[in-house]
Amino acid sequence: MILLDGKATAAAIRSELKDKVAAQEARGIRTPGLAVILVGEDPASQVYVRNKEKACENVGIRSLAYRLPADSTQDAVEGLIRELNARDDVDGILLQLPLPKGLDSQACLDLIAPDKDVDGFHPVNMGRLALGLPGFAPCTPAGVIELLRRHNVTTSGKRAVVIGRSNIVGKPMAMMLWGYGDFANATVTVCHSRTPELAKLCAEADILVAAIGRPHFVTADMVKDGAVVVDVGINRTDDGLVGDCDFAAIKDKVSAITPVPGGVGPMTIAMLLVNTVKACENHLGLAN
Ligand SMILES: NC(=O)C1=CN([C@@H]2O[C@H](COP(=O)(O)OP(=O)(O)OC[C@H]3O[C@@H](n4cnc5c(N)ncnc54)[C@H](OP(=O)(O)O)[C@@H]3O)[C@@H](O)[C@H]2O)C=CC1
Ligand SMILES: Nc1nc(=O)c2c([nH]1)NC[C@@H]1CN(c3ccc(C(=O)N[C@@H](CCC(=O)O)C(=O)O)cc3)C=[N+]21
Ligand SMILES: [Mg+2]
Repeated sequence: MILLDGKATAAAIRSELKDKVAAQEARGIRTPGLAVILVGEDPASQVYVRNKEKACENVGIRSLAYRLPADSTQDAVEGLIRELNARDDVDGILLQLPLPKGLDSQACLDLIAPDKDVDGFHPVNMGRLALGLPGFAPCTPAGVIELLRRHNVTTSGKRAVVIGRSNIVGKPMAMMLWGYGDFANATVTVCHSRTPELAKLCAEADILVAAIGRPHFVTADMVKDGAVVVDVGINRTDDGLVGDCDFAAIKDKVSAITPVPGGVGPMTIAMLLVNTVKACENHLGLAN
């Protein structure tokens, strides 16, 4: 069994980016800048935003954090996004989700300039992904693809099953697995809460991606012998942080599996940094 080590892979990506940013800086090219907007005091979101700031610092990306009160108005959040859109020193804008109740996330995401949308959530970037055009791809599914690629897991011609159809994980994950280009080319089934015989479909998967948000959802009977299992889930339980898969029960059946923590999570942040460096190169007219 191969452990798909997202922590180590993310560290390798950060190290590559650090060298790239340092080399650009040595040539007098300005460093990339990422603005992160956090509205409210959700504890999990605060941890993520702090981790993103640390990761930026580690790579040499300037990070600007904007912490707004939970009772911020829609106009206040939109005003900040407009301001950041107009700034030349801001290459990427990340609006930490979910927003507090009463705020319209989609309206805010729609306002982020697509060339600064390093999360890949803007309709233009989602549309470009769907059409197989270059753009920013959402960080979590992009991180999954990169993790598979760097472990030489082949997807071409394989049966992939994605559990979950959210706009930030399941839906773009499916698009990337069926793919265009030199990777992907899997045959993809997407399951959700109204899928009949979900367990049976999963048991036919060569590659199984779990993005549900329920601990121990994926049990041994749902996993084919020798399958590759990617666990996107992040669930805080009394036993600590766990994924969506019953890791202990399936680890001996699989050919490869991601741990939680230390799997997809760190890759998500690494891809955010990749996208931010790419946004900066685009803004400066450098080839990438
Ligand atoms: N590691 C990382 O970097 C990241 C991890 N996450 C984690 O991934 C998980 C999924 O996140 P996200 O996609 O945002 O979650 P959502 O809650 O937006 O989506 C969950 C999906 O799972 C489906 N689902 C829920 N219950 C069932 C069920 N009983 N049977 C079948 N399908 C079900 C839902 O179906 P339906 O559409 O029918 O409601 C929905 O499509 C969470 O644990 C989240 O914390 C998220 C982002 C990044
Ligand atoms: N605009 C926006 N973009 C996002 O990408 C986004 C978001 N909003 N809202 C929340 C989700 C969730 N998400 C995670 C990122 C990293 C880890 C991560 O690094 N997890 C560590 C553990 C960290 C811990 O201990 O909490 C790991 O799995 O090893 C987890 C989850 C990004 N999201
Ligand atoms: Mg993401």
